[in-house]
Formats: sequence, structure tokens, C-alpha cells
Amino acid sequence: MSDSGPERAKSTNVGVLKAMMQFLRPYYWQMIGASIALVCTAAITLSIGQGLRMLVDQGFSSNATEAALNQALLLFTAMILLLAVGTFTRFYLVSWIGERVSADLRKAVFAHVVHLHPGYFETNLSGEIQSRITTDTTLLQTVIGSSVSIALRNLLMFIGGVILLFITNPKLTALVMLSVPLVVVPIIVFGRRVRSLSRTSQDKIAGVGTFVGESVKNIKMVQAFNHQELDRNAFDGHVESAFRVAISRINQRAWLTTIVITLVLGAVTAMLWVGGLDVLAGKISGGELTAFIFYAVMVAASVGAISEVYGDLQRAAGATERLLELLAAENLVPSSTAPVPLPAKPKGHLEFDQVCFSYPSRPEQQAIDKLCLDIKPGSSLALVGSSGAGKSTLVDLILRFYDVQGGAIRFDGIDIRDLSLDDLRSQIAIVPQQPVLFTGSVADNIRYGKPGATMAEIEAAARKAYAHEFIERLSDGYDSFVGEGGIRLSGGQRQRVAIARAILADPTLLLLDEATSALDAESEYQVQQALELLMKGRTTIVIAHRLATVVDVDIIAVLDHGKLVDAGNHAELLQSSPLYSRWASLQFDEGSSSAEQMVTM
Ligand SMILES: Nc1ncnc2c1ncn2[C@@H]1O[C@H](COP(=O)(O)OP(=O)(O)OP(=O)(O)O)[C@@H](O)[C@H]1O
Repeated sequence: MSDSGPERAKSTNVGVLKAMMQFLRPYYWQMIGASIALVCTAAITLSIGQGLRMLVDQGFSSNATEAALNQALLLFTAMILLLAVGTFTRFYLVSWIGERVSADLRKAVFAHVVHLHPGYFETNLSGEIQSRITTDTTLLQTVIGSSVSIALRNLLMFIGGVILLFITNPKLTALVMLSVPLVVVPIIVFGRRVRSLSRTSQDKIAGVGTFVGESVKNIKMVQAFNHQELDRNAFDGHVESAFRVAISRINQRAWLTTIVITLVLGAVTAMLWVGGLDVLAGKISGGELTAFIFYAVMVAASVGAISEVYGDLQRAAGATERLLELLAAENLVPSSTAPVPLPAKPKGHLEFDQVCFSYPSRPEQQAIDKLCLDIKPGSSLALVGSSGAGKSTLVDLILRFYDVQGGAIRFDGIDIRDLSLDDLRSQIAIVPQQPVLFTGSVADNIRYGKPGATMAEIEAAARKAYAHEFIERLSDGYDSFVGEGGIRLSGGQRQRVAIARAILADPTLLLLDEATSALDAESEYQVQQALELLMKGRTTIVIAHRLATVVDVDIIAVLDHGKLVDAGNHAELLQSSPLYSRWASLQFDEGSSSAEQMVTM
């Protein structure tokens, strides 16, 4: 991930600059304002040198009048006022642009990330992405808001200062210029190192974030297994390695600053010596030397300031690069560009036609192998099979979280790749095995199925999901806060909220993943009733782990290693499928705790 050479550094610099321009473009009025303020303040600061020259040569000479001094100081005061206004404008506008651009970048990255195919998040950890959107953009905001402003101001001072130096005294200036390469070389060398270390440093910090996120999220697991000490040690390791990288970065920067300051001040000393000799010899006036020193110090200070923020700019380039990488991440499951419209009243006919699929991380293993299934509108299908048979994979393929590699899945006769993703998913509701609730109220979570639903609709859905009663008993009813991930509700309650959400969504196609597994016998019965009501007239696919779920469905598809080995209803399969009848006999013989038995099927 670090720079592999000058070629790469060059190309990314250009890329980074180009990309930043795209984000800066909308604000060119602000940029013009900031540039004017920048030029004005630099010009005023530089003209102070000329003022000093006049003051020394005329103001303090023996024939100076008080009126002339007053006039000169009045002009000086006016310039100071102008400088103050210019500085305010520059600071305000540049910081504004910094905040605005990083806000826009944050929004752009998030907007891109939420649309990425789920497979992307298997290789890119959520904590890392989070850190990029927060830490990297914050870094960028500080850099654009202050470092860029400092760099630009000092660049102008440097250019203006050098021009005025030449005007004031070319001989001395030549001396100053000789030392420029001496200063620039270390800036480039150390700057490059700082940049690559900065990237590593940001990566390490992201690693720290990911670790914290995972431990805190699973705190009960951590404590139940007495893992606190182990985790603490592992965390210490992460933090210390981030610290070491940061320190070596700081070390490089410290060297950079030290070398630059020494060289610059050395050059100024040499110049003072040569210039002083010229004044003594009467070749130049005292005012000229004063102005010269003023400009030389200004040029030196600006080089120093630039070298100091150069490191920041390099860090920002690193951060931008990472953000751009994220922005450039390709969506492997793109929505069709010329989508086929859905019929006005979709029927919910689902066909799997010779579907082949293997996960990108395991191309050698066929997770789904030449699978054919025809699920008629309004009918129900149960997927059964041992753990790892490919049931969840099929559900993911229907939702187009992944695209099939062979064959096709058709919804109402249309290849789902030809539908717009929004259209396809608007026809589907899913009740997963582990219901996912978002931080917010119970009502918010049910409304997730249909944004904009009224309270009456939400309540009706909750009643149908047998959730109304327990929700009413919560301290704030439908407004009760469910905690992060719904932690304040029981597993069964969460499941009923998830069912209510699906009921509210009123989909054509319902995907259930053993939706009743977290319920007690009483609620299971009620939820089963609710589900039957919900399933009526809708195409339903159930991932089933227990017989109770499958005896009533129209077709049971028995999967094994991604292949469809048998299909039929319960009675038929008992006759025709050895795999199914073995499973059935295991379940009937040993009661209803069956999830483990499925594993051995
Ligand atoms: N994201 C992934 N990357 C790589 N391989 C995966 C991924 N998800 C699942 N697999 C593999 O694909 C196969 C099918 O998995 P799948 O989750 O569909 O099985 P399942 O029938 O739903 O199992 P279970 O009943 O245990 O949930 C398994 O061999 C599994 O290891």
C-alpha cells in the first residue's frame, strides 16, 4: 500500500489533485474570494518592507519632519487594518472550503459505500471503512482549512519576497538563491518518507478502531470467555504498533524541520555578513539592508512554514488517496443501466434456471451447482439441507447480493439482472434468522419495511405479527428505544418486530430464514399463524431447519453441496428421498431440537 517509487508517487499526486479539483469546483466563488484575500494580504505584508526602508532612510534621518512621520504611520495603520480584514476573509473562506469539501467527500464516500455489493465488505473491514470516512476526512478538513492556507500564503510570500529581494539587491539575492536547492532536496526526500509512514500510521489507527468495535460489540462474549486480559494485551499491541509508526513519522518530520531551519538561518547569517560589509563600505544604505533583511527573513520563514506543512499536505494526500480508493471501489453487482420495467402487478413467479455460483473468495468450490427450480406465483417453497448446503446463498442470489456465474434467476420471467435493483428489492421482504434491528424506537424499526408508513399501519402490522401486546407493555410503547442492534428486546421480540416489518412491506416475495426459531412454544404458535396469514397469496421461500416449518409448504427442495437432490411435498419426499426421510425420522424420533441433527444429515 505504500509508495513503490517515484512513478507511483507522481501519478497519485496528479490523481489526488484532479480528484480534489472535482470537489473544489462547486465552490469557485469562495475560492476566488479566498485567492483575492490571499493575494491582498501577501501584497500588504510585502509592502511593509518598503515602508521600513523609507522609515529608516527618510523617517529617521536628520532632516525628517514630524508631519512626514505621522503621515507614514497613518499609512502604516491603514495597511494594518486592511491586513486584518484580509486575514479574516482568507481564514474564514479557506476554513469554510475545508469544512465544505470534507463534508461533501464524506457524503460521497458513504453514498458510494452503501451501494457497494456485500462481497466488498468481506475483504474490507467495516471499522476500516468507518475510520476512512471519519478520520481521513477530518484530516483532510484540517489540511485544506489550515495547512493549504498556510502553504499558499507562504508560497506567495516566498515568490513576492524573492522578487523584491532581487529588486532591492541582486548580489545578495544570488547568495540566497544558491542555498535554495540545499533546502528543497531534504524537503522532497523526507517528505516522501513522511507520506508513506503517514499512510501506514492511518492504517494502524484504523486497525485500532476495528478492534475496539469488535470487542465492544461482542462484550458479553468477551466477558463470558474471560477474554478481557487477552483482548487488552492484543489491543495494547495494536496501539503500541500505531504509536511506533507515528513516532517514526514524527522523527522524519522533526529532522525535516530541523534541517530546513538550520540551512535557512545559515544562509541568512551569511547574507547579513556580506550585506553588513557593504553598508560599512557605503555601497548600500541602512534602509536597503533593513528591507533586504526583512524580505530575506520573510522568504526564510515562508520556506520554513511550507516545509512544516508539507508533511501535513503529504499526510492529506495519503488520506485522500485512501478515500479515492474507496470511491473508486467498483460495484460488482450494478443495477441495470436500461432496466426492464416490472409489470404493474407483479405476480411473484421465481425461476432458477441452471444456476451456478461460487463465492469470489472460493472460486474452486461450487456453492450452487446447476440448480433448477420453478416457484409458481403465490406458492411456498422450503429449502432444506445440511449446514453449508447453499440455502443462505440462494437467498443472497435472489436479493442480488451476488450475481450468478451461470444460468439465470428470473422474476416474473425477467432475468433479475435486467431489473433495476430497487425494483427487484422493493418486491422482496426478508425475515432473517438473526433479526437485525437498528438503533431507534420500535416504531422506527417496523417502519423500516415501508418508510413513511403511518402509526396506524405500523400498529396493524405489529398486531398481525403478534407483537402489539409486548410493545404496548414496554415503558414507552411504540416509542421505546430498542438499544443498539435491538439489545433491549428479547430474541423472540426482535423476531416479531422483524416479522411486523415484513408484513408492513407487503412484498410479492417473502424470504424467511427459520423465522420462528427464537420463540417459545406459545409465541411460536402465534407467529406461525401470523406467518401463514402473511404467506397467503405470496411467493414464499423458507429456509427450514425443522419439520414443523415444512410440512405445510407446497414444495420442499432438498439441497446437498449446492445441488438440488430432491423436490416434492412432505409425503412425496418421505417416499422418494432417502436424505429427507432420514432427516424426518431423526426429527420424529428425537423431538424437535433439530438444528444439530441437520448438521449430520
Ligand atoms: N461469504 C462467503 N465466502 C465464501 N464462501 C462462503 C461464503 N458464505 C458461504 N460460503 C460457503 O458456501 C457454502 C454454502 O453456504 P450457505 O451459507 O449458503 O449454507 P447454508 O445451507 O445456508 O448453511 P446453514 O444452514 O449452516 O446456514 C458453504 O460451503 C460456505 O462455507
